Amino acid sequence: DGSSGGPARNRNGLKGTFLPGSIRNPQAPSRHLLKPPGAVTLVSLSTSTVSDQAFVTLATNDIYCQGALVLGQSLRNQRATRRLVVLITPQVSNLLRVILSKVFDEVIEVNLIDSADYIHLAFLKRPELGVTLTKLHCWTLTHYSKCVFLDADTLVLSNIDELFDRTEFSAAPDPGWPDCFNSGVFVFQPSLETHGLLLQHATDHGSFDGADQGLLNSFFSSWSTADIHKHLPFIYNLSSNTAYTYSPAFKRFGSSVKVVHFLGPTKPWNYKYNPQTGSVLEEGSGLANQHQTSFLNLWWKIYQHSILPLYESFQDEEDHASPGHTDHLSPVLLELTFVSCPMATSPTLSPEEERRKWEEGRIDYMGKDAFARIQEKLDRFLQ
Ligand SMILES: O=c1ccn([C@@H]2O[C@H](COP(=O)(O)OP(=O)(O)O[C@H]3O[C@H](CO)[C@@H](O)[C@H](O)[C@H]3O)[C@@H](O)[C@H]2O)c(=O)[nH]1
Ligand SMILES: [Mn+2]
Repeated sequence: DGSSGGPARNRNGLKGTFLPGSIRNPQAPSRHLLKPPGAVTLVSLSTSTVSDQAFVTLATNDIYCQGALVLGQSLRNQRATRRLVVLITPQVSNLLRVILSKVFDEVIEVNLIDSADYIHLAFLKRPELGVTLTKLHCWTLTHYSKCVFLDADTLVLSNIDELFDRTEFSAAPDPGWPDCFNSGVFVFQPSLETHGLLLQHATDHGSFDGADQGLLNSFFSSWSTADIHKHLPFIYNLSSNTAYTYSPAFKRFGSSVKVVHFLGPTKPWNYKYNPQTGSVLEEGSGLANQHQTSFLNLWWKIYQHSILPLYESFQDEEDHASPGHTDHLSPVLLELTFVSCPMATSPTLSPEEERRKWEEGRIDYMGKDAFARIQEKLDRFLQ
């Protein structure tokens, strides 16, 4: 239990900001276990899991939550035997917290603003590293002995439990600069000491790419030379859009790919998808190659068959709930659900403009984004 001397256990599954008292005293108990609004009581979804190891992802907004949901579901489909954890920030809506809790064992809110002083300081000095510092929060999950981090824009195609045989810090080469690792998939060992050192590094040196990958590469700088076991094979982090740059290799090894990573500016949820054909639409999206297309189609298949129904069943529950029961869930949150649906796009705005508008919270609640309109489109989509 939480009194066993270690850092706070995240018993209620939420607000697990495992804050140390200071860097020098990393074993201090948590001083921050408030239940946030909309906290979800979680049930453990897995029975035969190794409970002290976890797959971890991160979603700082409702859009990236769509990716996290598909990733979590893909891990379940491949019978992952470790716990599934998603780190979220306060921006994530109550609705998405509930939906996430249907796929993940733990939904843990982390908040830079009211974090321990040294995090706060690093944040203030380097505000541009916001999302980066949030990713580093995964080292605070000290109720796990070892974890595998996966970006929310990754998709697991076969069981990857063997990654837990690796040690910190293991990652696959970055396709753009193979002497650097890509920070979308990595094996790490939670430790408040390491976390503190990483933040210190961020404060002192920043990041050469302004984000976590640059920071982690300069922190774990011996990765490319010290120990070949820490080089994960490329099949654990295949960037979907570079599969074709060395197509003979893809022909030879592509079928053994285990994790696809949709890195870059265009994510699967930015594409339009036709559920009748089971294929993303190519118009204007600049699709590069057929491998990429088939990975995108796999992503959407999971989204359509396993994630959308979670929203529907949630709405059914809402319909039967007694009045007042769902006070904390405004209709706005229901609308937000469908932001990444292919049909919720405006005829006048480009997908990029549309997305930016949503992400900035500029939502046309009374007009084209009204829930009734989206529901109408959804009905057509599901007919
Ligand atoms: O607004 C955001 C942005 C990112 N993330 C999370 O951070 C991850 C990294 O961002 P992503 O958009 O996936 O970046 P990539 O396109 O993959 O670009 C590369 O560069 C990033 C910054 O260095 C690294 O984090 C990635 O691992 C690396 O592949 C995402 O998957 C999410 O888990 C959010 O939750 N919200
Ligand atoms: Mn990514």
